[in-house]
Amino acid sequence: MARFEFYKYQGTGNDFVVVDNRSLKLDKTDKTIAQKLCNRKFGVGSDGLILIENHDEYDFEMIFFNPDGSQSMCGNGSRCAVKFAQFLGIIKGETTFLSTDGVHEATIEGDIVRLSMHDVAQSEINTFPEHFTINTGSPHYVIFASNIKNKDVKEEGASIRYNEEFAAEGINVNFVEKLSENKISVRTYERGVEDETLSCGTGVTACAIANVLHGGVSPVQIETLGGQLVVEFELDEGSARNVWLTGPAKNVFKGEIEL
Ligand SMILES: N[C@@H](CCC[C@H](N)C(=O)O)C(=O)O
Repeated sequence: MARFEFYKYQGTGNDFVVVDNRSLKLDKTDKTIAQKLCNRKFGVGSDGLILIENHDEYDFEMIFFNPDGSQSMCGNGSRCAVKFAQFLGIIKGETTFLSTDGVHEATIEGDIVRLSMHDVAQSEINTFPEHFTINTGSPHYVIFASNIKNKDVKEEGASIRYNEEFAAEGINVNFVEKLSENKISVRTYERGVEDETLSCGTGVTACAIANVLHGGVSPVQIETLGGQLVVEFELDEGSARNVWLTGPAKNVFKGEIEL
């Protein structure tokens, strides 16, 4: 057993255990570490684990795990990783770093982190009569609904995530309510957490794209249970380009745990 230091960060209530792993003390091939640390009863408790490591070409590498040990791109986690890298003195006000789906850029102003997301090609945006599926680094199911505050997101989200079509790979499920042409409210069920989270960065990015395809305009302001995010992009022949996700990322506490 070894003791090590961790930090807790949150980005609009999507919370993460973040570890400076530049010494490679934690073994990133061991999925049970994320399972233990993210557990809200037996560990620290979070929606994911983030390791920060050195990289030869970029400012740093961010390695993200869901609480079940699976890996995918995390928008809010990437914003928190940027804020943590600034705290560690690795970067100042801007950065180019490596995340799960490739290279990203970000700028920081106070607690606000503006993160570049990858272009979303037309082939990654599928429109169905009742819903969209959009891959923004992680796969998202987007469905417009009314009165989402009264929705049982865990139950309805799980029934979509575990249906025959998605059960094997999983999908994140986003319920979207249109408030105006550039304002939406979103609640998300996340795969890998297998529950509703207070916010999902790749999820709101997918919802903002769906909103513009639904007659809305960019930039899109998004209300989540954990706070406000903004997504801006241009639609170019069916693809979303120059995509940016902006919102707060904050340190919550620092601790030590034995593993
Ligand atoms: N909370 C994240 C998404 C994390 C990954 C997701 N659970 C998946 O496995 O697809 C975000 O902010 O994007």
